[in-house]
Amino acid sequence: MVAKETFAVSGYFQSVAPVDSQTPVLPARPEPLALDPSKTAVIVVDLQNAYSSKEGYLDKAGFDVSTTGPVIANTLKVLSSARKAGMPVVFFQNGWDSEYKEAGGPGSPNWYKSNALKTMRKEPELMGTMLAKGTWDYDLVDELKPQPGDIVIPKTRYGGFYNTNLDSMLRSRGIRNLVFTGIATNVCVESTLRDGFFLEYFGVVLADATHQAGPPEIQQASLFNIETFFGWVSSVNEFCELFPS
Ligand SMILES: NC(=O)N/C=C\C(=O)O
Repeated sequence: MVAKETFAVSGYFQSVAPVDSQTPVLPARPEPLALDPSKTAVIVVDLQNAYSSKEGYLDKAGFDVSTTGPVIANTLKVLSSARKAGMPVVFFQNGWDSEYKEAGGPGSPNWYKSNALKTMRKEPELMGTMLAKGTWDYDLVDELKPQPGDIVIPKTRYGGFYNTNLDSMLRSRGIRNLVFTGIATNVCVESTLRDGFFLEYFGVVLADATHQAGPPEIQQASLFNIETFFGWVSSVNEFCELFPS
């Protein structure tokens, strides 16, 4: 099906153009999005214990993680579809070295804004446990085991393009479309999708495979922002129906 309002990648350069009848079209808001699987990667954002597990950083910092379970289950469905369709899978892992040198000191805004660093300064006995490489908090959740060929990218700030090799990993594979799952919609997902927008990537969030940091209305606000200004919003079912596993 070729929708009149469908946006797609045409040729080498990213451009807005009608697609040929072979290109799969993902139902999405604010309009359907053509997703050529050979030009599409799935980005799994920070599905670490820190962000989705009880006793992880977000939980300890006072954010509600009681409804993050479906994000993991839905991401597994997406990964199964993506792998069958031959799409690269990228896992982000957010955090720093065990001495937090990579987090930045008082010369970095991150030192003031990171709720992990703030929580640990308030409760010094937690120092070394939150988002530090080598800890349970930093680990990806058990259910998500990267497979051979998957790309795992450590990052030290919210946006996945900043100070990482993400852009070259994607460009060298001809990737133009990014499908997002993970936590948190309004922080690392949105930051990465926005930076991708500036780099001419077409970003789509699968809403029910993401979760916000903050109250539920924050999820809606972030999705509104994405579909209105920076990209597209779809669902796990729509993606998995388009790319059956
Ligand atoms: N993964 C994220 O969206 N992280 C949000 C907050 C933080 O890392 O402090």
